[in-house]
Formats: sequence, C-alpha cells, structure tokens
Amino acid sequence: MSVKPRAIHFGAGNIGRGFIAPLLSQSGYHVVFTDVDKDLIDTINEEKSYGVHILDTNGTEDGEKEVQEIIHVKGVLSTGNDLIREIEHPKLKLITTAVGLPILDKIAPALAKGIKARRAAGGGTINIIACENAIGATAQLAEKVRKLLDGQDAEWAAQHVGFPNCSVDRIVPPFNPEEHDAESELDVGVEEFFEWVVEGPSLKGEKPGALDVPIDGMTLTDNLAAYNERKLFTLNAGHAIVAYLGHLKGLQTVDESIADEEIAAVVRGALHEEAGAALCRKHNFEEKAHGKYIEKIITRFQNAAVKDDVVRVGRQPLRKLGRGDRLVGPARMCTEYNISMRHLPRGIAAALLYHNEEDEQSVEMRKAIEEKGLEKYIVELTGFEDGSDIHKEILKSYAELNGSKKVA
Ligand SMILES: NC(=O)C1=CN([C@@H]2O[C@H](COP(=O)(O)OP(=O)(O)OC[C@H]3O[C@@H](n4cnc5c(N)ncnc54)[C@H](O)[C@@H]3O)[C@@H](O)[C@H]2O)C=CC1
Ligand SMILES: O=P(O)(O)OC[C@H]1O[C@](O)(CO)[C@@H](O)[C@@H]1O
Repeated sequence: MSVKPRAIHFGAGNIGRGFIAPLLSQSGYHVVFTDVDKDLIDTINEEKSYGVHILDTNGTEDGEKEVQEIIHVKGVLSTGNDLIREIEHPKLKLITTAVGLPILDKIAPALAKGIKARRAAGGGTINIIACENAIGATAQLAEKVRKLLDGQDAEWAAQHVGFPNCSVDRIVPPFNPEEHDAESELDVGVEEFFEWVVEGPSLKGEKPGALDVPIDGMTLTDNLAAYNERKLFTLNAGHAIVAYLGHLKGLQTVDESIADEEIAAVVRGALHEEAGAALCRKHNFEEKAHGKYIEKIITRFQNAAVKDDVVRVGRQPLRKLGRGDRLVGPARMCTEYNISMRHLPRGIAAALLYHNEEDEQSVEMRKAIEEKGLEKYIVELTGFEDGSDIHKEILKSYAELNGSKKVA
C-alpha cells in the first residue's frame, strides 16, 4: 500500500488536470481522479500519467515549452462503490472538486455516502474544497452534503470534515494534443500564472487552520471574502465582458477581442473606474496596487499563447448574470458606494445579447426576454429597480449594442 497521503479530485477536466491535481501531486499527494466520464477514467488508468504544457513560457534553453509530468495518477468512476472505498481509505486527507457549480448537487450524495462509510471504518479527518468559479462554492456543497447526514454521521462530520471555501485562478483552455505534439490525450495546456487561496480557519486536522500535508502553491487566508471578490469581480468580470463584446463583434478568441480598442476601453473602464473603485472602497485595497492587479489580468487576456474561445468564457450566461456573480455582483457593489457606471452595464447588456443556439442558457435567456420583456427581465435577473440609473444604463447599452458592431 502506498504510504503517500491521498487526495481525491472530482472532475478530471481542464482545471482538475491542469491546476489542482498538479499542485497536489507535486506536494506529495497520491491523486485519485473521479469523474462521470468512463472513457476518461479508463484512459487515466491506462496511462497513469500526463503532461501539463505551460503555454506561455519560453521553456527550456533550446526553446522547448515546459511540460510538467504528473505521474502515478489513478481514476475511479464517480458513480460506483470504488469511489466510496477511496473516501474510506485511511490515507485520504483531502477531497477537491472542479466539476462546475451546477454539478455540486450531483456529487453531494456520493460525498455523504463516503463520509458515512469513512466514519464506520474508523477513518480520520479530511477536508473538502470546491474549486469552482463562485463565492462560497464549498459552503454550498457543505450544505448539500450536511442535508444528507443525520445522527452520529452528522456529528462525526461536524468534527472531522472541514469545508473551507476557496478562490481559484488559472486559465486552462481546451487543449488540442496534436497541435502541441502531446504524448497523451490527457495532456493539458495552462497559463503559467495561478492563484489558489483557501480559507485557513475552516481547515480541520492535526493543526487547526492548516493542512496536515501542506500544498506548495496554496495560500491560506483568514480574509477569503476579499480575495474572492477581487478575483471574481476583476478576472472573471473582465473576461466575461471581453467574451460577450468579442462575440458580438464576431471575434473568436479572448486575445483577439482584447486587442480591439473599443472592447479594451470598456473592460478597462469597468475594471478600473467601476468594479475596482468599489473593491478598493470595500476592502481597503491600495489603489495603485489594485490598478497593477487589473493590468496584469489584462496582459493575461492578451496572451496569444492561450487561445481561449469566447464561447467557452461566455458559457452559461444566466449563471454569469447571477446577482452575486461576476457582472451584476460588482455592479451591485458600485451602487452600494454610489459609483456611477457606464461600462459594467455595457457588459451586462452584451451578456443579455449573447446568442448561441448551442448554449442552453443563451436559448433560455432569449426566450425569457421575448416572453417577459427586457425591462422586467432585467429587474428579475439583477434585482435593479425599474427606472434606476443602472437599469436605464443597461437598457440604453442593450439598444445601442443590438445589431451594431460598434461596442464602445
Ligand atoms: N478552465 C478554467 O480555466 C477554470 C475553471 N474553473 C472552474 O472549474 C470548474 C471546472 O471547469 P473546467 O475544468 O474548465 O471544466 P471541464 O468541463 O473541463 O471539467 C469538468 C469535469 O467534471 C466532470 N464531471 C461532470 N459531472 C460530474 C460528476 N457528476 N461527477 C464527477 N465529475 C463530473 C466532467 O466529465 C469533466 O471532466 C468550473 O466550476 C469552472 O468555473 C475555475 C478556474 C479556471
Ligand atoms: O468557468 P466559468 O465560470 O464558466 O467561466 C469562465 C471563466 O473560467 C476561467 O476559465 C477561469 O477562471 C476564467 O478564465 C473565465 O472567466
């Protein structure tokens, strides 16, 4: 039996293989992926290793790109008893997820079943961290899992299962192995930058507030709210605005879209003058340092080595238009601080205009606009009052952007 500490990662997709598993593996964990995709799990078990291609570095002296080898990985299906046995495993320390926010509902029953089995088997303390693009994703997962536990299982989980929230930041676009001479179809391509910030005080273990086996590259904080809002209302807000405006202009990738001067002006206005100003007020960020953080993010969007499709970045517009999410969230924060807005409403309007027959939420959104009328629908989605300044700005931008290629 391996003496290494073990970690189970739910979702062997881009962020799982390209970000979370590499950090776990490089920190000494034996990584077990779990996924609904049987072919993917079979491939993981056949190959047992894969490469992480760092897309934006010059790499080695001879100009080769850096490829990090992630070895000794294993896979189990997320729908069967193998997963429950993995959750029972005495060496298990950590469970992470990167499946997409709406999927947390679907994995909660397996987690609850695994926790019951672990208690029955006399297992030790574990932590569960949902690495999804949302504020409080782990708390949402914890609530779903706790609802499925009662009696001694619930008591045991309260003592022995930590549920820290986190913020995850690394751009991991879909990867074409052939284009990169990749040895395995499991290989992934990532930007060099990453930031994984975890709520330290919620970690359970030998030393409260820390992992028994620390992870290189994971930052612990007791002020996650600030990191979370800074990331979601900057990186994700900017990304979404670039994607929706780029899509309206018929552009395909994020780097092409941010190269468009009109789009860049809207993004800079939204991030510096609006979301950024509100974030600095709320979290006391130093303005100059926050300005640098924004500009660093814009250079990440400009990175032509990371060819990220606007359709991927704009996927599921209704989730992205959620009240606490990347577009409406910062706009609501601006209203709290009486910061007037022109650019965030343009991003919100562009999201409302996002038309993609292959995206269910885009189809649902268009139908809702037709049936309910735009004015009412904006109120329903955003909570902004009919006739308020921001409501008027969104309507104005929507009218200007509709059918026009001019976006600023
Ligand atoms: N790709 C990126 O650059 C980033 C993504 N994220 C977040 O990470 C999450 C995952 O995103 P990606 O890796 O891009 O998506 P992805 O689609 O590449 O990977 C998701 C994986 O979850 C699996 N899955 C779906 N249902 C499942 C279930 N019931 N049980 C187990 N596995 C299941 C899928 O088969 C897939 O392999 C999302 O919440 C996203 O917002 C966060 C930061 C960066
Ligand atoms: O994964 P989501 O929430 O659909 O949004 C796409 C976003 O995910 C990321 O890929 C990673 O944060 C961002 O680049 C982008 O803003």
